[in-house]
Amino acid sequence: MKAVLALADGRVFEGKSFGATGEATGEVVFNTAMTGYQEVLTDPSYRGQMVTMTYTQMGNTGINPEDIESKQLYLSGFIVKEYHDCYSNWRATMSLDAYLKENGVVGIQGLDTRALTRHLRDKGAQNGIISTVDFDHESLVKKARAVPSMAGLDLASGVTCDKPYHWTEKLWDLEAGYNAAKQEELKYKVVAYDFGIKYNILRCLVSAGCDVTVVPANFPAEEAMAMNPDGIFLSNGPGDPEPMTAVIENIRKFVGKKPIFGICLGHQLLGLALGGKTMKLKFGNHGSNLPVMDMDTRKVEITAQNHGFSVDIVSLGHACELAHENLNDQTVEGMKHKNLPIFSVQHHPEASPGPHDSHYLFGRFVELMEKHTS
Ligand SMILES: NC(=O)CC[C@H](N)C(=O)O
Repeated sequence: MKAVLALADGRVFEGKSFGATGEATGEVVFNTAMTGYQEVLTDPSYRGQMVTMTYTQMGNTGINPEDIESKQLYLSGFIVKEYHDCYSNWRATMSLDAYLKENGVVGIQGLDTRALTRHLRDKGAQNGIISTVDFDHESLVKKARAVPSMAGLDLASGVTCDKPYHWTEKLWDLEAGYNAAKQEELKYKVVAYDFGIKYNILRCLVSAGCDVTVVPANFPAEEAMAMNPDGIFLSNGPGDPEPMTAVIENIRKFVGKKPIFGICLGHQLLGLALGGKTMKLKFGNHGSNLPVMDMDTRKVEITAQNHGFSVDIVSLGHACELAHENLNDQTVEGMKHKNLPIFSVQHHPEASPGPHDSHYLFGRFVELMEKHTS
């Protein structure tokens, strides 16, 4: 069956339908990861976006019950060059096509994703529509133009958990799979704010020795402090951090009181809570192969990233210094407070999908808590 992708600036791509049929809209971004489509599909940070993969073949390893990063799919559309229905993997239980259908995610395949990526790179990420019911280019472009811009949208409130819960699962072990940590392994009490948290962040925290309680985005700082945590963690999540004013105000209450570690949206919210500014990038960084320098050690790590917004470090000059830098576009990849036990990164040390070069950051958080626990 035919499917069409139309962008708000008038560019149209024709392809074939896979996954769910119908119409889907969102901001179209490209992801440069070669593997890990299942983690991409279930990353809550993609809410409101349609993702095109620059790697050419998708579906080859099917879908398994273990590589999910949240309880559902959040992105609104999936755009691939070549979909392969014949999957092969020892853990696979279903095809990518069936998975998208089951979860109502509209897909399109068989289009020139290289041309699409170059277009987004040159003109910037923008809204689009995939349709399997309307093939009229003009009408589709009009619909794409009517989609609200990502800038100014608070999307995290729609993906956070309803109530606090305890997380005990550790990182995947090749022989044993996923296992719960024993209570005696968990030395540091961490309250983790869920703005759309990925499971592997929670596993990394637990494997680093953290006793993790996940709380909703609007969980009052006073109640979190009453739990007497050793540290506060701020998660990744979708949308623009700027409109999340109540959350930013709440985060400010931990500053100077507890060690804080933030990832991605959590890093951006922390930047705003410390008095800085954030901005929208032209097309952002989405992939598993992005070089970053740790400014302390001058070591370069290859990182997983997924963001369209960025912290403006100049706006934070008085409080924070640049701790990590993206070597492709020189964006702020991490910051640390000059006097307080507070640091954050724009990239994803939990990977999933991606290399594990940055796992050491969870150890840094634990070291900070060790130093500052009274
Ligand atoms: N992965 C994330 O946390 C993304 C943060 C934010 N939504 C952005 O696009 O920049």
